[in-house]
Amino acid sequence: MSTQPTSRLAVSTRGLRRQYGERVIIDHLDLDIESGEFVALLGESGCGKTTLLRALARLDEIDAGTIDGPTHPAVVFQEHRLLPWGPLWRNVALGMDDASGKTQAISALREVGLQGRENDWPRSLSGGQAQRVALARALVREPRLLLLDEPFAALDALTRIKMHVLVKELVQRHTPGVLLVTHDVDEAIDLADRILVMRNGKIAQTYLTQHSDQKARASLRLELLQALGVDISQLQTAA
Ligand SMILES: Nc1ncnc2c1ncn2[C@@H]1O[C@H](COP(=O)(O)OP(=O)(O)OP(=O)(O)O)[C@@H](O)[C@H]1O
Repeated sequence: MSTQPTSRLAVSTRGLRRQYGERVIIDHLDLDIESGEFVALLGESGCGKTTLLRALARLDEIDAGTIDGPTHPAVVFQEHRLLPWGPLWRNVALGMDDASGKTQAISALREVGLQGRENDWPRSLSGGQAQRVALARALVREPRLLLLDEPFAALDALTRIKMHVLVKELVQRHTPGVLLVTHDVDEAIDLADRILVMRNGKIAQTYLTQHSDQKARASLRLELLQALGVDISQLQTAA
C-alpha cells in the first residue's frame, strides 16, 4: 500500500483515535492539510495537540482510523535537538550522502541566514540560531509535510517575530503542508491560512485568516481567545 497521498493533500486523517487507558485523547478526528497550506492548531493545555502531531509524525501509535501521508514528515520541536558532536552541516545533512549532503546543507543553512556557519558546532549557537538550523534540517529534504511543535515558544519576542518572517518565506518557497501546534494566538494569526481549535479530541472550530485586514484580525484574535476559554470582557482590546 502506498504511503504517499495521491492528491495535493500533504496529509489526511479519517476517524483518528488515540487513547491512553480509558481516556480518549483524539476522538474520530478528520483532518486534511493541502500542500502549501499553513494550518495552526490551538487548544487548551492537555487537549491533545501534541498527541495529534506525534501521531502524524508516526512517533506514536494510533488506536483507530487512518493517516494518509508521508511516513517520515519533517518535525521541528520546541527544543532544537541538534547533535552536539557534529558541525552544523552534518546536523542538517543527517543520513544523507556526505558529498551531496554537504552541498545541500550549505545551501539550506544559507536559506535560514546562517551562510558560512556550516563548520561551526551547535554549542556556538544562540537559541534562535539553533532553531534556524533545525528548520534547515527539516526542509533540506523537501518534505511534503512539516510538523512544528511550538518551535518558537522558548525564544524571546523579537527573535520569535524574526522566525515567523523566516518560516513564512521558507514555506512559500518549499510549499510543504504545515501543521503548527502553538499556544500563541498571535503567532497562529500571523502564520496560518487556517486555524483549528481542538476540544474534546476533535477539531471543534475552524477559522480562516485574513492577514491584510487589521479589523478582521483583531476580531479573530478575540474570537480565538474566547474559543480558548479566556474571559475577554476583562481585556482592553475587547472594548
Ligand atoms: N504517554 C502518555 N500516557 C498517558 N497519558 C498521556 C501520554 N501522553 C499524553 N498524555 C495525556 O494526554 C493528554 C493530551 O496531552 P498532549 O500533550 O497531547 O496535550 P497538549 O494539548 O499538547 O497540551 P499542552 O498544550 O499542555 O502541551 C494529556 O492529558 C496528557 O496527560
